[in-house]
Amino acid sequence: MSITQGDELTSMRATAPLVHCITNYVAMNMAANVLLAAGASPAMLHAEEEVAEFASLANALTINIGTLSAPWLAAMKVAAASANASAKPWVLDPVAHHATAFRRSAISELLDLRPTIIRGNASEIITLSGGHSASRGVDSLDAVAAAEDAAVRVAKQHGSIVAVTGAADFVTDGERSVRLTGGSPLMPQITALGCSLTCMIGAFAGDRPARLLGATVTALACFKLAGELAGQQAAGPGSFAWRFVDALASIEQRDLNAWMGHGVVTL
Ligand SMILES: Nc1ncnc2c1ncn2[C@@H]1O[C@H](COP(=O)(O)OP(=O)(O)O)[C@@H](O)[C@H]1O
Ligand SMILES: Cc1ncsc1CCOP(=O)(O)O
Ligand SMILES: [Mg+2]
Repeated sequence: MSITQGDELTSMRATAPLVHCITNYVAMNMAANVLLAAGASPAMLHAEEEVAEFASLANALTINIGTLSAPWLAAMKVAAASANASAKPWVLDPVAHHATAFRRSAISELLDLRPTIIRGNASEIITLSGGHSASRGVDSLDAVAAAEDAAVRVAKQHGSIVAVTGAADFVTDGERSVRLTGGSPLMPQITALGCSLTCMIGAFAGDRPARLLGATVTALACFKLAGELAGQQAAGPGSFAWRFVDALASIEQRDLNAWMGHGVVTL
């Protein structure tokens, strides 16, 4: 019998994978709450003195360059090398990597360390593939549909799974691809949701390191479904944020499997 996204959610909750998150100051709190609500165990650590040790004992590592500085970049490289040495999956979130020379150089060094999975918005993935975007900061100005070819190229070039998120999501390992629709228009109205999703991908990848495409789809599906549930009740972005965390905690195996029936297209 094939493993469903609902099975993966149940398995992840049973394991409560330890996810080492090197994420930005904006996202730390939201991402930790998202992981706890979903059933994982987050740890936000970024000191160069300890990241190698911690990355080797965690189930997965996530690296996000949102509030980058030189000491953080040094720690990120040490952590990624440690994850690689201990065969742990690591997820890269290239927040606004196209915005400045410092970020462009940093992302190139991190890509050289071969991330297992890359998750970004459409503008970030288009520019990772060498394309042009009008985006100047952390928010996307491009449609995911315009980033699909770029995602396939980036996946093949770096040997990574690539997830592009937005109104519709697109995930590819360079050969197989999946599109997910749904969610809520309120999702891009609150900060750090994309960053939190990157950490959530780490939770599922850490639980199922041999099924990375499926793990990535499960994380994205949980977000789309939780976004729909929260969006039905929310009065605006503020109440959407806490309702989203509640919704993630409320999703059960059968809810996710039912949602997969209408929110997902396999290409
Ligand atoms: N307009 C939208 N409609 C529905 N879901 C959305 C929309 N924009 C973003 N999302 C969802 O919000 C989450 C964060 O994605 P995104 O906004 O692309 O990340 P980032 O914050 O890195 O730009 C994903 O689950 C994505 O599917
Ligand atoms: C606003 C901001 N500035 C630097 S990092 C950051 C958070 C970006 O979060 P997300 O990409 O998930 O919206
Ligand atoms: Mg982002």
